Parts: sequence; structure tokens; C-alpha cells
Amino acid sequence: MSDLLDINDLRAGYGEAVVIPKMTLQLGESQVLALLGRNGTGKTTLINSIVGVTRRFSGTLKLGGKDITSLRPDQRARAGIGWVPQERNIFRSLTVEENMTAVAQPGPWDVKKIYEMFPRLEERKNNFGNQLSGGEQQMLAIGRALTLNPQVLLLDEPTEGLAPIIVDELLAALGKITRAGGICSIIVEQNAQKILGLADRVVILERGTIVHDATSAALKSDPAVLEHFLGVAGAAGSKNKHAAGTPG
Ligand SMILES: Nc1ncnc2c1ncn2[C@@H]1O[C@H](COP(=O)(O)OP(=O)(O)OP(=O)(O)O)[C@@H](O)[C@H]1O
Repeated sequence: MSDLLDINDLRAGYGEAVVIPKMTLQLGESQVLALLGRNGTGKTTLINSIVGVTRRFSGTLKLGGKDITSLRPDQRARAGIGWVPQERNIFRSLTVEENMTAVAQPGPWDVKKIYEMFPRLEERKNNFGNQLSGGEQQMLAIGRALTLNPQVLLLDEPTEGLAPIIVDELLAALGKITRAGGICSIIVEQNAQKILGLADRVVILERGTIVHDATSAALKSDPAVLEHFLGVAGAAGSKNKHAAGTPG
């Protein structure tokens, strides 16, 4: 399997602070990677570094064999980096449909296909971004990233703060999206057990460094690893996050 995303010796952070000292990570087509780790271990920083909104000290990034290291975030988006940030960042004063058509690029994912995936979005297509529930906003953020027809889809805690029934709906949709092929995904998720059912590979970070890289199947049969690296088997410290008020 050829690598769709190829991160090589990436050193990145903010200002003078190095959060990711030296990251090398490759992702093949259709691979779904769950990125886990305790709070503040650099998961969001890694996602943001692929998007291009952190400071890069050194290292390279390639997408589909093309060097994207020197591209700006908007150029990386057009090159095929789809991003669903933790804050969702939907356009609040545009309608659901306008949010998607504003950034659309040609490819298999068009608005019609996204409505098939998320019928709620079609029901709400003339509503403004600021009139949506949290779950609907997240569906829209995913739909908007897909209309770019990305090669890589980056999702930063897509289920955070959503009701369990919406979480299940979203994860089922993400399963369909990733099985449809053509893209690889990185999903940052606090709920390890839920994401193990969707991801085929799991990478655990500590201090911006990969400390464990395994298949989901291997992790499922060895829960002690999750316990060791995340503290709570299956729930990746989600309680600590809010107690500590950690930025993310
Ligand atoms: N904009 C920023 N400027 C400076 N430092 C930052 C910034 N954002 C994050 N950091 C620091 O970078 C480190 C990694 O944070 P990051 O948000 O990447 O971790 P995370 O694993 O995603 O954590 P969480 O689970 O809380 O989202 C932390 O020490 C954090 O304080």
C-alpha cells in the first residue's frame, strides 16, 4: 500500500515552544488512524501541523507523493487536506448549504451525497450555521470538509460534547465515509473504546512523541496497553480534561 500522507522528521510547536520534537508517520490509502493520548500530549498540535497552522521548525510533509511542506493552510486544503477542527469553525452566518458550496471542489463528494449521509443536514439546508444543534454543527463541519474532496480527513475530537445517540450516528457515518475509499483519516478521540471499532490503527502520543503504534485488533485484545498509556481503559482521560481545564 503506497503512502497517502507522509510526515518525516517533523518538528513543530508554537512560538519558541517545541511540542512535537521529531515525528515520522505514514498513512496509507483508506487507513483510519485513531490518535490517542492524555491531555496536552500534542494530538491537536499534530493535526494542526498537518493543516499548517503551527510553527514548523524542520521536517517535511507529503500528500500523495507531492511535497506540501511549504504550502499555506488554504493551499494545503485545496491540495487535499480536509480538516474538522475541535471548534468546528462553521460559517455561522451562512446557511448549511452555503457552508458546503463555499469550499466545494470537484470529486465524488458533492452536496447530494453528503445529504444522503446526513439527512438532517438536508432538512436544515436553509438554516444558518448559528441555528444548528451541536450534533448538526459537527455533521456540517464533516460535510464541509468532505466537499473539498480531500485525500486526508483530519478530525479533532469529533464526538466531544455530543449526546451518546448522536455520537453513535456520527461514528456510523464516519465508518461509511472511510469505507467509501479514496481517503485516509486521522481521528483524535477521547473515547478509546468507541474509536477502536472504527479505526484500523492506533497511535498513542506522549510529549509529542509516538509511544505506541498498533492495529486496533491488537489493542482490543490487550486492554492493559490502554490502561498503561491512557490511565483509564477506554476513556482516555476525558474526565481529567474538564477538571484540569486543559486547552485543546
Ligand atoms: N496555541 C498554543 N500556543 C502555545 N502552546 C500551545 C498552544 N496550543 C497548545 N499548546 C501547548 O502544546 C501542548 C500540546 O497541546 P495539544 O492541544 O496539542 O495537546 P492535546 O493532546 O491535543 O490535548 P487535549 O487532549 O487537551 O486536546 C500543551 O502543552 C499545550 O499547552
